[in-house]
Amino acid sequence: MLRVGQVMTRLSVSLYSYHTIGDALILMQEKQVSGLPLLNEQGHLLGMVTKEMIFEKSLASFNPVHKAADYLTTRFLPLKEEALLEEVWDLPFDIYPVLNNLDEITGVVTKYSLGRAYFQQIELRRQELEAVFDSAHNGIIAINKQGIITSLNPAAERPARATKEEAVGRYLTDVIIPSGLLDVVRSGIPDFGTKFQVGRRQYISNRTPIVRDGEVVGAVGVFQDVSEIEKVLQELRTVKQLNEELRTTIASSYDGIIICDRQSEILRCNPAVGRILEVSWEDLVGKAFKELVDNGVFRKNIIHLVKKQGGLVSILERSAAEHSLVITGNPVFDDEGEIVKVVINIRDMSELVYLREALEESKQLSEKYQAEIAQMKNHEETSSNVRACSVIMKNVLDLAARVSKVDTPVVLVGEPGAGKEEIAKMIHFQSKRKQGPFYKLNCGSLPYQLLETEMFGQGIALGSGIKGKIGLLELANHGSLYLEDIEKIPLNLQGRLLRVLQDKVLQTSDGNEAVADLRIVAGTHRPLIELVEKGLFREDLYFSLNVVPINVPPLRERKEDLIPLITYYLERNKKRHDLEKAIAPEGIQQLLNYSWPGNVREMANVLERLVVTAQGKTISGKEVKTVLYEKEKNLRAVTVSDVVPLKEAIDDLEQQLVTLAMELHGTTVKAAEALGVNQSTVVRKLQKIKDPKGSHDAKIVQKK
Ligand SMILES: Nc1ncnc2c1ncn2[C@@H]1O[C@H](COP(=O)(O)OP(=O)(O)OP(=O)(O)O)[C@@H](O)[C@H]1O
Repeated sequence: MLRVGQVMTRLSVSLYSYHTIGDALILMQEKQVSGLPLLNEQGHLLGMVTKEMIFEKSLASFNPVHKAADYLTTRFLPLKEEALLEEVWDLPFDIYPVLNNLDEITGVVTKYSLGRAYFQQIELRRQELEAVFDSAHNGIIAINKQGIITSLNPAAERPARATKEEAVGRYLTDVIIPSGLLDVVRSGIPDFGTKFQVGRRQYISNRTPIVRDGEVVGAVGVFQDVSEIEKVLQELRTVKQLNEELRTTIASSYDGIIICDRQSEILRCNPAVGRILEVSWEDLVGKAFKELVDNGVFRKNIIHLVKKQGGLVSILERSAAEHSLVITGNPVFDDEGEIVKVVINIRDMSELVYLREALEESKQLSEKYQAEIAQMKNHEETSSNVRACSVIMKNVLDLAARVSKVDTPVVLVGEPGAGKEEIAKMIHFQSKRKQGPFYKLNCGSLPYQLLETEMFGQGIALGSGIKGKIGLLELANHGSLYLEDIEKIPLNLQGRLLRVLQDKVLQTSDGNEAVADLRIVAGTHRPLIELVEKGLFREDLYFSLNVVPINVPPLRERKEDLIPLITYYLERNKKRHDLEKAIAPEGIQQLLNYSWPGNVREMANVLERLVVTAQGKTISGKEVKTVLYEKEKNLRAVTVSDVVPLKEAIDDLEQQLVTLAMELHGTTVKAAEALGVNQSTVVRKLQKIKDPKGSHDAKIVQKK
């Protein structure tokens, strides 16, 4: 800001009463001023003697010896050196004496000098402002009262999509879409922080009215391109969210995670660390990782290993808490390739190993069940092959034949392998249902839920259009279902089965209901009444099923059947293996003398082995004896070294035999064959080996 002192002509002379007008003119000429102050003897300013005044008065008469005081004008205004030009430049006099702070005359200044200096000052400021205006990063646009653009800086050209030359002089909305500046002109109310968008760029604007003499004469808008800021903000939000996600992930990780800085100080760790290492994980933050090693929590310092190897390191550890751990140290590098952090992952393998074993076990079990179920499904039979000529068996078959003509449930009671299933098939194929399917389900071979699904299916909500799993009751509809080992059906399912028998209604897999039109034939090793008495079998189901009980006698009680059965199985196996074989009379005798504890199943097995293994065309008595008593011989080979309770010894031996058979033959089907027992028996025994307390029932379907 210019002051008068910077513009004035500094003087060392003033006029006094003794100066003539001639002196005055000479002094003015010398000092190049158009007026001089006149002081009294005390040095007080009396007024100004100016060329103009001299000229005015000289028009009448002029004499250079006249006193300058005669030309004195006392209409003057002294200015202070400190006065600002903008305050004095348009005062009414042509020349002003100038005083310093001590009120001493220090010079004179003309109105012209003041005006010119002031103008130059204004011009300079204008140029400065224009430079600022043009170089401002923010866009600036000004309009007048009529909405015509009066100024626009280069930064505003981009959103205006017009150059300054194109935009200035045009109506605002012809150039730029947002019309907020017009509102400010109309209302006179400033508007701050409003966001607007031009194309893909985001702007934030401050709009202010230009007020002159209390009247709004225009408005100026300053707007900033915040697209980059918005982008950064968005990135910041994303980073914050990622950070939050990461924090949650680390916190909820089942593996322990420890993050250390380059000095091996623990920066962060998660609750799993506490669980696995059995330490207070919150207290670890801020501590040196080394402390964990020093305190015996870890045996090795993985951070040392990571730093030594300069890369990822995995080690196996056994923690102080006796957990088997896999510890992985993962370095984090900075731009210079220096390790700045180490992320340590701690996986508790003890649990994993346990879980993997459990999973493997249940996978195997599930596969086994699936295979058994598949076998069972394939067991839709087409005929029956009952061979019998004994009176006792003929009576049984007679009874079965009669029963087949009526549609009642039948219960077949008999030892394993005696032929119950064969008779069940016979009943089916002699009944009016023979065109329908015959299915069998072993009630003792599956866990509860699987058994329920296999038996009753898995219905789907009506109208869903999706088909559920078809149960055997539905599959066997219009045919027969043989429920083997019915005594093992769980009580809950007994209730469901009873409802089907009584109501004759089936829930079908498509969510509908169908009339249950099938015959249930049940097989059991023990008379059901015994179970009813013990409360293990529902009495009502017993009465519903046990309409016609048929006892299938063991083979040892019907010796007359031996010959036809031996003949049948000899012929069948000859054909099957394409071998010409006969049995020597001594061999036949051996077979007749044998007690057949495994009944017809055992016989079928023995005959097949004889046909396949006999040396010559005639199966000798010795060969028969070997096959029949091989097991017995093996048993005798068992060394008894101590006297133990018989039950214990039997259990132990049984366990060894089943395990050996499984090892040798691999599947329960083949093991059962080798042991000469029903497959479900093998499964039961295996289950007992695995779970000696007997929390499970036998769970495998019998394979014939
Ligand atoms: N009278 C028979 N004539 C021919 N083969 C028979 C006869 N009885 C049983 N079998 C055969 O003996 C084997 C065992 O028979 P089946 O499965 O019917 O016995 P089961 O009493 O049902 O045994 P489990 O109670 O152990 O299931 C089958 O291969 C069957 O074909």
